[in-house]
Formats: sequence, structure tokens, C-alpha cells
Amino acid sequence: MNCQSPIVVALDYPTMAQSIEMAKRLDPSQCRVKVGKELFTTSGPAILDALHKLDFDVFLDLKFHDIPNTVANAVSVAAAAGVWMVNVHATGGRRMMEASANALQQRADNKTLLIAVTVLTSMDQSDLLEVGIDATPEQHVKRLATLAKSSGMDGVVCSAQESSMLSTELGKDFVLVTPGIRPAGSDSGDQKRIMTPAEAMAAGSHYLVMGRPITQAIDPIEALTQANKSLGVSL
Ligand SMILES: O=C(O)c1cc(=O)[nH]c(=O)n1[C@@H]1O[C@H](COP(=O)(O)O)[C@@H](O)[C@H]1O
Repeated sequence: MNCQSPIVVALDYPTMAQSIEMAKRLDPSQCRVKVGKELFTTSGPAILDALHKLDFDVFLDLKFHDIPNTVANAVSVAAAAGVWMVNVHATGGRRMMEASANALQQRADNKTLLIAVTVLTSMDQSDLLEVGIDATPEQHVKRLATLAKSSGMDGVVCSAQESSMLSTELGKDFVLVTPGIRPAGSDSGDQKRIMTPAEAMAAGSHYLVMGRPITQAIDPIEALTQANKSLGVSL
């Protein structure tokens, strides 16, 4: 599908039926969709087939984090399922990321983007300190993103607050996927490092992950339309 928008709608629902009901209301030229831990745990891989049949590009967000062999095999199975994007945790380290990148390179005509999660957008400096990291989110994101790039990743998940810095440091082709997107005035929920859709694009983000501001809106389609309009996406 030739999608016009950088928005990826997080289908964070407890049942496959609810997610498909929402997907049928969305237009695959106006957004991509993300399948995360909640939806995948309830639906299994059938959800990927169902969303592909509706013509969506699918980001499989299971944030793999394990030994290199296990993650490389999991990433390979995800690519075989035809997903557009899959992610691993950068903190799994260089050997884990290299093994994953190699696994995808060995697939003929691989099209799946391999992305590493840096510092979760729900974390701030005090959260990092509690897990033993004495650095600002920006410093730690830079360190992990640099490692991810040199380990063969296509890009990273970070907050849009780090997009400008990463785009300068690692180049404009290194894909920046940014959750924690909140239109002005919307509830931040558990997200700490947030930006509006327009700010995130101006900062250099390539893709904007949006869940609750769309899925929990009184009118989800109108919420997506407004976000797309704020980005100048032709509707
Ligand atoms: O990898 C992700 O997609 C992700 C990484 C991250 O650092 N922060 C983050 O929020 N996400 C995901 O992005 C989505 C954000 O949802 P909302 O906060 O509802 O917009 C959720 O599905 C999260 O699992």
C-alpha cells in the first residue's frame, strides 16, 4: 500500500475483533498500523494476515530482547509473515542486533525494516537512574542509537525530543520511529517524553506512532484526520 501519512496507529486492543473493527474504519492510504504485545498475545499471527488482507503495512512491535540466536530467529519469522517493520531492544547489544540484521539479509529480497528500541518514551532521567543508568535520556538514546546503526539496524524507536539530535548525528536516512505523540491538549497518560505530530515531523521523525489519542478518541477517524491535516497530508 502506498501510504501518504507518517502516522502508525497502535491497535492496542484486548481482542482481535475490536482491532479489526477499528482497522476496517481506517484507510490504509491514510495510516499504517501497529500490532503490539496486548493484541498479539490475544490474537496470535492471525492478526497479521487479517491486517495484510485489509492492505495495511503492519509494524509488529514485540520488542524482542533475548540471546542473539533466539532474537534472530524470531525476527526472521516476523519477516516471513510479511510485516513492514519489526523491532528489538537495543540493550540486547551488538551481537544480538547483528545476528538479527544478518538473519534478514539472508532472506531473498527482504523488505522488512529492522528497528531498535532505545529508551522507552515512558521513561525520564529518574527512571533511568533507578535502573543504573546515570545519563540523561538524550545521552543514552544517542549511545544506543549509535550502537544500533553500527550493528546494522535500519533505524530506532526514540522520542521525538531526540529526533533532531539523531538526525544530525546519524544522518537523515536512519529511520526514526517516534511514539509519545500527543496532539496539543491531549492527555499524556504514562508517556513522559512527548511532542505534537507537527513538532515531531519538524524535528526529523520519519514515523509517528499514535495509540490512545486516536483509539480512545470519541471519533477516532476524525482524530486521525486532524493529525494528518496538521502534517499537511493530502486526504
Ligand atoms: O516500540 C514502540 O512502539 C513503543 C516504544 C516506546 O518507547 N514507547 C511507546 O509508547 N511505544 C508504543 O507506542 C504506543 C504508544 O501508544 P499511546 O501512548 O497510546 O499513543 C504503544 O503501543 C507503545 O507500546
